[in-house]
Amino acid sequence: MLLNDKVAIVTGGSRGIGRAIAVACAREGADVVINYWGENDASYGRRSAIDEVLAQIEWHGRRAIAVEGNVALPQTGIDLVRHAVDAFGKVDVLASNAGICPFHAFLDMPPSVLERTVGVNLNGAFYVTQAVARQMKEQGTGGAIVATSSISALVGGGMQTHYTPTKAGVHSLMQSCAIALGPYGIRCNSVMPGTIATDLNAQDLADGEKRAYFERRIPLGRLGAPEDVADCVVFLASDMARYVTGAALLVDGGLFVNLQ
Ligand SMILES: NC(=O)C1=CN([C@@H]2O[C@H](COP(=O)(O)OP(=O)(O)OC[C@H]3O[C@@H](n4cnc5c(N)ncnc54)[C@H](OP(=O)(O)O)[C@@H]3O)[C@@H](O)[C@H]2O)C=CC1
Ligand SMILES: C[C@H](O)[C@@H]1OC(=O)[C@H](O)[C@@H]1O
Repeated sequence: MLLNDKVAIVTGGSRGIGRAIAVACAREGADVVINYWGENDASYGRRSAIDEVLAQIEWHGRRAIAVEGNVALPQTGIDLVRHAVDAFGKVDVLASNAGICPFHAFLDMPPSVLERTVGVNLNGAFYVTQAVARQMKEQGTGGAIVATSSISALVGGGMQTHYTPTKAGVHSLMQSCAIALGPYGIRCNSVMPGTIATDLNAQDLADGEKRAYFERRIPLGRLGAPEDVADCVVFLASDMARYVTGAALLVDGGLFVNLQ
């Protein structure tokens, strides 16, 4: 197993890519702290969704706790670390994954949409990474941080002018943290998913033509599944990637390179 007896924190672990990361970490032997943000609690039975993730982790024979909190707030990272240490004694792995993408046109973008997106995606990644890195430094046994950036760090989107810069920022954050934290044996990398079918883009991809267009553009012929990304996060978090830091791994079925 690739993460035997490690302790992993996964932000945005209730759904989509984060949920798959949490379960894959458990499958590979880690105890897991999942973070989520209960903003829309009533609308789709979040608590039962979280109970399901916890049950899946426990099915793999590992321990799990769920911690609610908005990653955009500096205190959330600190709380996550405290809960992880109280429950499992340490933190070895961070998957900084929580993110939002409220599609919106550029010219009439309200400042509140920009600020919320930057707050969750970029500031949130910074605060959680900082809190976890402080704990890892204190432990003195190194660690691995893997952030969910995006193919959108490299290419644009007309309805994502507030979002794509946050994903470029997350990639850049991991590069700089690789330098800042390398001396403590803490590796920092990012994954860059392409188009992965989750709640984040369900509405966008409900347009059959758009979905078919993406499927045609992807050389491997299908949209990504959360598990496609999760297995790459596990790899980067594991000792298999012990000499990899400051790197970004595209997980996009070949979408990025498919110019014509
Ligand atoms: N889907 C895709 O095609 C791609 C996604 N990504 C990135 O992957 C990451 C995960 O996206 P995906 O799984 O698709 O999205 P989902 O919408 O399926 O899941 C988002 C997760 O983030 C959590 N979250 C949202 N806001 C906050 C917050 N303020 N604080 C803490 N947690 C929060 C949600 O919690 P809750 O359930 O409580 O709302 C949920 O667990 C994002 O960073 C996204 O940018 C990158 C490239 C492609
Ligand atoms: C939400 C989008 O479909 C998705 O988010 C990303 O980061 C990808 O680049 C896709 O645009």
